[in-house]
Amino acid sequence: MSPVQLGEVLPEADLIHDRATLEAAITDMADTIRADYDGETAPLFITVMHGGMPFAAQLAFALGERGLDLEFDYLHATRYRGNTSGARLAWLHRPATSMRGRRVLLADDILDEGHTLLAIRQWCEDQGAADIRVAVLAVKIHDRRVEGIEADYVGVEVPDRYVFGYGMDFQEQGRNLPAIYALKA
Ligand SMILES: O=P(O)(O)OC[C@H]1O[C@H](OP(=O)(O)OP(=O)(O)O)[C@H](O)[C@@H]1O
Ligand code: HPA
Repeated sequence: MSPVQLGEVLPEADLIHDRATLEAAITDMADTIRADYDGETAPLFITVMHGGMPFAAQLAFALGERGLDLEFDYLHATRYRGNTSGARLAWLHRPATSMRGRRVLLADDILDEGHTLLAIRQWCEDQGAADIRVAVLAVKIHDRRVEGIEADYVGVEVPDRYVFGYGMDFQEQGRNLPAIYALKA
């Protein structure tokens, strides 16, 4: 079966946050993060691929502008949503940089049910990170979040609908749309 094309769903989708709103949220977040981080060693800034890439890039520039240097690395963990209970995460890439004793700042696009960031956070802990903080562009509002994960820094809230754009995909399409949309309810 051929995949549904972005062009078919975008005209019917609702704009949730436009580009100006998201950019403002990211600069506000950078102000907060800058105030929280001092010390001489640059935090290890981990982009969670693929969805976190646009947000992470913008946040990194905003932090650089504010005088906070970052050491970059990335990871790719992607979640399979099956029929069985629980969530399975496939690790496609783990960071090469040692986390032992480091301050780690994770940057991802969305905190939804939280399985992904919970597993990533636990892995960073297992690697010996001294401090782990989570920055997400968006948090989805519902009561299905798993226990043990929350974001330290949140850009915007999104409704309990499937959202895409600004890194988030609709069937691997639309990640480079500079706004967040929700699929027609
Ligand atoms: O809070 P959760 O319910 O676990 O969902 C959030 C995660 O799901 C998405 O990643 P995905 O597995 O789709 O990988 P991708 O970023 O490569 O699209 C998104 O980028 C988050 O990492
Ligand atoms: O609403 C969503 N959109 C895109 N990717 C996601 N990963 C978890 N939830 C979502």
